[in-house]
Amino acid sequence: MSYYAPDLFKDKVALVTGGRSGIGYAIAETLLQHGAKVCICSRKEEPLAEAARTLSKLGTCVYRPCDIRKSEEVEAVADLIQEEFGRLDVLVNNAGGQFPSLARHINDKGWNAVINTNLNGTFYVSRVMAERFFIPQQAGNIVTIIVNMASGFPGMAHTGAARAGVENLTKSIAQEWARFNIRANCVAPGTIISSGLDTYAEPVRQLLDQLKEDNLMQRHGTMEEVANAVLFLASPLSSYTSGITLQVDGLDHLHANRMRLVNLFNE
Ligand SMILES: CCCCCCC/C=C/C(=O)SCCNC(=O)CCNC(=O)[C@H](O)C(C)(C)COP(=O)(O)OP(=O)(O)OC[C@H]1O[C@@H](n2cnc3c(N)ncnc32)[C@H](O)[C@@H]1OP(=O)(O)O
Ligand SMILES: NC(=O)C1=CN([C@@H]2O[C@H](COP(=O)(O)OP(=O)(O)OC[C@H]3O[C@@H](n4cnc5c(N)ncnc54)[C@H](OP(=O)(O)O)[C@@H]3O)[C@@H](O)[C@H]2O)C=CC1
Repeated sequence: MSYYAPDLFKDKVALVTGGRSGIGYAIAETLLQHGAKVCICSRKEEPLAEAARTLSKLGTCVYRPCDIRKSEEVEAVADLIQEEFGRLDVLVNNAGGQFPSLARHINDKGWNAVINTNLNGTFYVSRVMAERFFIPQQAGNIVTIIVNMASGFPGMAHTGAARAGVENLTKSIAQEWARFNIRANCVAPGTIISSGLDTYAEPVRQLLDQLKEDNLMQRHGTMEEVANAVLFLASPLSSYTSGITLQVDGLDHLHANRMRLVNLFNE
């Protein structure tokens, strides 16, 4: 059941990066359920194709494998969107990730992998889609998924740094591109039950249970709650809102036990 009008995105085209799994899949599903045509991209072709096949039961969904760290692959996604739809209305920068580690144990390669994915990749996709579609159309909407890193992110310093960069990038492009009728906003989820969390082993799994107990709403968030926030920011319901970050974290940005993160690897 949805509180939004079923035709909210009728005749609109959306790109969801990382749309093959977890939160990205839920966002793609929700956009389709509200009338959008959707393109999803991610690195792993087989699960990406499978996700697109399933999503196609809800409406038009196309896919193209793409590593967002490679701008030529991002251009190829834009080519597909041009061929299939001739326009793009909404970009959801959802692809991202990291690995838990104390900052001093992150080597150069690991640091660069996370910065390249979350900061550079997000920039490449935003720039390419703005140049190819939003600026010529004089209309566009960018929603970027970051993380709750308002007080730093001990245990994941690389992603905290990258996402803080993305949040600031969003404020800059929101101002530069307002004249083209482009809005840009972020959604900062707290801990969300998703396929992403399944990638974590102990001691992070135990930490996740503790974070749930610490949360003032006494629970983790759902993918649907993140998708609903994206829907709001991607739609005309938020037409006078740009350059903001919407926290979807059950208050974790105001109240979170940082000591648990600092002590994660029990030195
Ligand atoms: C601590 C708080 C917990 C609360 C968390 C709640 C909030 C956030 C939740 C989420 O975001 S859930 C979503 C999570 N999903 C993912 O993170 C999946 C995507 N992640 C990745 O794909 C990788 O982590 C990546 C590094 C971002 C991808 O880059 P790439 O495919 O290029 O990586 P690799 O070739 O695998 O690795 C490159 C390099 O990175 C270092 N490294 C990778 N994994 C680890 C690890 N587990 N531990 C330590 N170091 C790691 C390493 O240097 C790798 O190079 P090699 O050593 O393999 O040569
Ligand atoms: N779950 C949570 O608690 C939270 C998640 N987030 C963020 O939400 C987003 C989605 O996470 P979630 O659904 O939980 O986790 P998933 O691991 O399921 O999703 C990550 C997605 O990003 C894709 N991806 C990763 N790297 C790249 C890349 N270089 N190029 C293209 N696609 C890529 C993956 O596909 P493939 O492997 O095929 O490339 C996958 O579909 C991420 O940015 C995550 O950090 C933020 C806060 C909390």
